[in-house]
Amino acid sequence: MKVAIIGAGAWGTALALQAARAGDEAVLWARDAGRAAAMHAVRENAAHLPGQAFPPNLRVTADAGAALEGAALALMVVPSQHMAGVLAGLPALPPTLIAAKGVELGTLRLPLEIFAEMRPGIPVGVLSGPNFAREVAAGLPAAAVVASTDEAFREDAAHRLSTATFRLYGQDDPVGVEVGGAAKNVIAIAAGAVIGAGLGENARAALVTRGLAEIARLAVALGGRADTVAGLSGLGDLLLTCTGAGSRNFSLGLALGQRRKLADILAERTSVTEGVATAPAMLARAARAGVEMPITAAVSAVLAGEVDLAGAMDSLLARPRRHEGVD
Ligand SMILES: NC(=O)C1=CN([C@@H]2O[C@H](COP(=O)(O)OP(=O)(O)OC[C@H]3O[C@@H](n4cnc5c(N)ncnc54)[C@H](O)[C@@H]3O)[C@@H](O)[C@H]2O)C=CC1
Ligand SMILES: O=C(CO)COP(=O)(O)O
Repeated sequence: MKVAIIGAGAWGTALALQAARAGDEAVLWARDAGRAAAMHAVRENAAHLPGQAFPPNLRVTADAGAALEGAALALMVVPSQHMAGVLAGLPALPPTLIAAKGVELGTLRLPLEIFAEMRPGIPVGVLSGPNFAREVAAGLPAAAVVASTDEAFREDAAHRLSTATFRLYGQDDPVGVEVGGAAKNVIAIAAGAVIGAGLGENARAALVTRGLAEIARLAVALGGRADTVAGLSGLGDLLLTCTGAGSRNFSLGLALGQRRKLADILAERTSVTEGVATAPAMLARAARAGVEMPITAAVSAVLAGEVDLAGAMDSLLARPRRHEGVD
């Protein structure tokens, strides 16, 4: 079977390698023809995932029609701020799994909402979990969820992409999964900042746990479930991203905590740090739903330069104490 992977960043490339490892014909679409040709010829993605050789059943193309023709499954793996733009230029899509994690600025849509509005009627789901691209590409053990309200589709997709080392669990709460995946990037920036500023491991553990509570509040308000947030796509990904030095969101927070300027940190990066755009978008989405997200608000304010790190910490610590829980 043919699987088309839309977006040739680190994660799209890792998922293409995974689809190929699972025995499918993987076709990876990159928007830049020169880059696509180079990847196809050199047999690796030197820019985003160096050192991971492509097997013969992985092709790369910049021709979206050729990538999607005859594909039984598509994976959308472009950064969430660019998803609508890329989707607008694609031909007809087969059943699709979305693997981006974020909230779109301006419209405040989650990736699945963008897809459902632009491509109504196509079976769709979300693939999300604690997965650094490099480790999945290397075939190290990992797990994630495939979430969709379409049971037949999710089970088929999870079965198709699973191997002994990449375990995909079926899940029927795509809203909870998407909220967890997007929000953990914002909490990871805060966790990095706490460590970078030398505030200690106790502070990080407290922040991550309260972060989980605010993620659960939003998930439930948007129609998802709190138990989803306690699973792989919520707690699992939060753990990875708030502790793993390989996380771009954590490392951005770490640098902010060390008093580096946001513009300087971003200028050095060629890969996406989703939490930067997602923080204000998620905060606005939460406000619309009447949900309080104090850590997300603090991250947003720091990123916007409205408050410094010390001021943000002071405002979090000054919050009234109350009952533990998500309400
Ligand atoms: N890298 C990872 O370990 C994981 C990433 N993700 C998610 O996957 C999504 C993609 O991230 P990565 O593959 O890491 O990206 P990346 O940072 O490796 O590469 C960025 C990609 O975005 C593309 N891009 C940049 N500007 C664009 C534009 N204007 N229009 C269309 N495409 C554009 C680039 O060509 C490149 O393919 C993100 O939502 C990320 O949160 C999810 C799980 C793991
Ligand atoms: O989503 C990820 C891991 O699950 C990747 O995290 P970063 O974008 O912070 O590197």
